[in-house]
Amino acid sequence: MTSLALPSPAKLNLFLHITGQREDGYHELQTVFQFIDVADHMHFSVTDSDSLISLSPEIPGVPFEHNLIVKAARLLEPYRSNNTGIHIEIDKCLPMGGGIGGGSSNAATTLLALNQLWQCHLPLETLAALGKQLGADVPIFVFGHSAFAEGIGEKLSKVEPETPFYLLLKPNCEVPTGQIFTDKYLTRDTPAIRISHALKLEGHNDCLEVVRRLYSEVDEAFLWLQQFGDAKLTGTGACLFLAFDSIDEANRVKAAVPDKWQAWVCRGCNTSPTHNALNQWIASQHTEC
Ligand SMILES: C[C@@](CO)(OP(=O)(O)O)[C@H](O)COP(=O)(O)OP(=O)(O)OC[C@H]1O[C@@H](n2ccc(N)nc2=O)[C@H](O)[C@@H]1O
Ligand SMILES: Nc1ncnc2c1ncn2[C@@H]1O[C@H](COP(=O)(O)OP(=O)(O)O)[C@@H](O)[C@H]1O
Repeated sequence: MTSLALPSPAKLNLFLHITGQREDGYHELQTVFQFIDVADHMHFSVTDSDSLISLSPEIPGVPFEHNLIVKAARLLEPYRSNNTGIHIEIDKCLPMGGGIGGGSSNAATTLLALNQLWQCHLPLETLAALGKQLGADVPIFVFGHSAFAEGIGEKLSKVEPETPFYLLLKPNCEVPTGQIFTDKYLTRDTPAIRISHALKLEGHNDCLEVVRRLYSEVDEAFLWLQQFGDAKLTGTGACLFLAFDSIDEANRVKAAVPDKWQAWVCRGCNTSPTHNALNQWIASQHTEC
């Protein structure tokens, strides 16, 4: 039976400006998304079993039907052109509630994989529109390239930011996105910028001060990381990151990270590792034919 293994990477928000709020409560934002080479690993195998979708292992604290992987698979089910089921295995490495988009990435990876394995033949635009129903961050992972994002994060324009090494730091807490967006002290009126300025200006993250005030762990980790340079928050947190020109420098700071926090040294990627692996798999299928 056919199978496909794909990485499901994390993203960073290099800056995050909140420029307004829509009537439905969602916030209008401007951000630059870049992928990093820290990832969950997913394996998809086509089955002829009765149970259409199975997942192993289940993610602790995330019921099967609430799992974004299962929700993504259910969204594609009506487009199947064969009568096969799918067994999905996941090696979950990305922390949840970290602002690095692990759940959204898993959903997008599932859409991209099943589009092939179930021969749905949907274009990326349709997969992104389906994914948006699951979360504002899913379209960027379907798009697969670093992007300047507007709207609620779904209007994407390709950009090529530098690809430094990063030290990614996870304070010992999870930050629910909804809590930050409903905080009365959140700044929602940062003036909109043009895309031509997106990579030139030193952007900021409007969520940072709210998250620092609500989560003392994030505040402490931010102050610690700031000793070494321009520490930033990704998304609504909890993760923080700092860019370095050399991997040795990043590793030196990682060695000093207090044991209570998780840390990774990683590299910024302008093409998603999922898309690189998927394109290789598609090429190998053509060679076999
Ligand atoms: C703001 C970002 C930046 O990357 O934060 P992170 O989640 O990555 O930290 C994301 O766009 C988040 O995307 P995602 O995590 O998929 O959010 P969703 O599930 O769609 O929304 C969670 C909740 O956040 C609020 N929300 C989300 C996105 C947005 N542009 N405005 C909002 O007000 C809504 O209240 C929504 O109920
Ligand atoms: N496959 C999944 N992986 C991670 N989280 C998931 C998944 N499916 C559903 N969730 C839920 O989505 C929430 C947000 O997860 P995640 O996307 O990793 O964080 P963030 O949006 O902060 O980057 C989790 O707390 C969890 O309840």
